[in-house]
Amino acid sequence: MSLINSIRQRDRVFDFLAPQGAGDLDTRKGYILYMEDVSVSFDGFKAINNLNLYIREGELRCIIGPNGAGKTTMMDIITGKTQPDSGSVWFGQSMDLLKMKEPEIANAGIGRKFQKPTVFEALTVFENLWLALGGQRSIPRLFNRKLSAEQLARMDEVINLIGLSDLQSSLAGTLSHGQKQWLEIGMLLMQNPKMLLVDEPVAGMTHQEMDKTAELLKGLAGRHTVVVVEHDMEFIRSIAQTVTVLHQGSILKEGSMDQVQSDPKVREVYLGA
Ligand SMILES: Nc1ncnc2c1ncn2[C@@H]1O[C@H](COP(=O)(O)OP(=O)(O)OP(=O)(O)O)[C@@H](O)[C@H]1O
Repeated sequence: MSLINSIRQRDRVFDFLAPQGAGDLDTRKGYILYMEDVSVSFDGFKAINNLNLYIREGELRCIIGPNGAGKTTMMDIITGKTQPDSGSVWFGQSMDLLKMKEPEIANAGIGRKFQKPTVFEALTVFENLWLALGGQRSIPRLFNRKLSAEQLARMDEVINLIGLSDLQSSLAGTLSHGQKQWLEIGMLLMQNPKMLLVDEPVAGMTHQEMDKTAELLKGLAGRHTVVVVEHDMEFIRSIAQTVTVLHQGSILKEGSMDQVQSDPKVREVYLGA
């Protein structure tokens, strides 16, 4: 029996373990994401093939794998962009992500950072974060509203976290590539997501920016669950707790960086040794 099913059945037997109401995230068993027996084909090609992936709440998980291994497709399934042909995907024990649409999944607390930064270049760092608070569709109306003390405190916390407090009045268009990436992570954090999916965060960054990004992501883990897809092995080594290697749509190996790097199959298909 699958992990999510055995947990859910046990919850039905012992009603003191009953899942919370549908809107709440139930991570009492320690897991925030369950993907079980998930498959999806595109024109007969199995991009994801019986994938089983479990992510613990608060962990920093790195996903690596060769081009075409299914990493992006896996994130598309979690965020509701792609519907799998079979399998199940649960956020906590009570939210069936396959029954939810993309915006509902985002609202439930899954934030996704795409590879390219998409900050608003003509707005300041502060305004970008303000915009990310949401609620108002039109920019003039948004900026006419006063921020509550709580919102201001949150802005302050996030600006410090992403290391841009000295640049909060600068236009986002003047930031370096790395700073734009941090700002976008900050914009996601304004929504206080429970889980962050981060796609190739250090592509195009300088070494110094990579080090700062490593510190930022390590600092987010614990309070948030962070899933990072990345090709840069030096960067992965600097942040990795558990590494999952995807290959041909399923897990080839999962473990510590040392376990993964010394695995002959991983070396053959990914590390080129
Ligand atoms: N919408 C789609 N239609 C057809 N084929 C697709 C679609 N999305 C993905 N694929 C195919 O599925 C396979 C997995 O792609 P995916 O982008 O998930 O891999 P990846 O591990 O993210 O690769 P990369 O490291 O290059 O980003 C690839 O062969 C890709 O061409």
